[in-house]
Amino acid sequence: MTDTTAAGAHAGIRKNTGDVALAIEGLTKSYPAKRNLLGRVTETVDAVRGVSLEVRSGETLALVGESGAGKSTVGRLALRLIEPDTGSIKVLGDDITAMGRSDLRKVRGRATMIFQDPFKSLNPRAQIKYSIAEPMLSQGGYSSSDRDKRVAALLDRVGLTAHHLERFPYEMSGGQLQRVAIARALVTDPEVVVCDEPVAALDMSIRSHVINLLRELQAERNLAYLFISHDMSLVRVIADRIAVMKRGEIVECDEAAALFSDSANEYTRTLLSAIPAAHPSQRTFRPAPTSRIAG
Ligand SMILES: Nc1ncnc2c1ncn2[C@@H]1O[C@H](COP(=O)(O)OP(=O)(O)OP(=O)(O)O)[C@@H](O)[C@H]1O
Repeated sequence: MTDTTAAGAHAGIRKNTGDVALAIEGLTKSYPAKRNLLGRVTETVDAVRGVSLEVRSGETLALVGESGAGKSTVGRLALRLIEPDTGSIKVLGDDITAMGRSDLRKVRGRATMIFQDPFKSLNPRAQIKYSIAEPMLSQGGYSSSDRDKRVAALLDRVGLTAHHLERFPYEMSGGQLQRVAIARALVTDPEVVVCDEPVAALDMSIRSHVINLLRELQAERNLAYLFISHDMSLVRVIADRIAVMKRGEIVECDEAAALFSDSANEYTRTLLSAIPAAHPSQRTFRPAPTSRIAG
């Protein structure tokens, strides 16, 4: 399927969406909310309630909703970073719901995650070259020269240079670090990437460059993105389809263009009405012409 959305047309990126890369069905997850003096759970919060979604190769499915709706929990469940109470998860056709640890580790090379805050997601004590290479070490099967080549190639692709290899996170800006996190997420050639608010922690001025980078990489590698965001103006630019979450459930899932033009769902319309007006608000997301600014 070729992308015909305004978002796809904007940067001249044409997409070929293909097979289902990520499929989750009937996922539920509750967390302990209160414990008694003996440490027993006396109250739980139903963070995710019967969520089913599919993301195809090459497409971006945005998962939106207000704070606390359960978006991040779904993202983590999708890669089994946390365990579901019920439901099933398939990555590239493989059912990973009950998969053992060593098989799951292999899956983690094919399905990865980019977190909101690179200052928290990257090891503060590791040089950048180790942070990027680490997923290859944990996967195994890469020679030392192969690892070096891949780190160098990805560093260049995300707009950084060999000068950054020996730096530590505290020596870099948030935008540069998120580029490092992207390089790290892609170094094992995954096909599925869960992006959890990947630009929300960055300065407004560099968000669009990082978003463009993500879009270019998706087109080059036919990546399936589950893109978690609460920013509807950003979602308008990046999403092919949108799933709307409210209190743990999906209340609507549709093509982005259809959802923006005439959603009948009251909650979706409330989210859309929160998009700042076009006029000169710094808060409205605008795509940048290129990703090649190492912000
Ligand atoms: N580790 C946890 N322990 C207990 N409750 C949690 C935990 N993680 C999330 N929750 C609760 O689960 C619900 C869903 O949280 P989640 O972070 O998935 O929502 P979200 O839509 O991603 O919100 P935000 O946009 O604010 O990150 C919330 O009520 C939250 O307080």
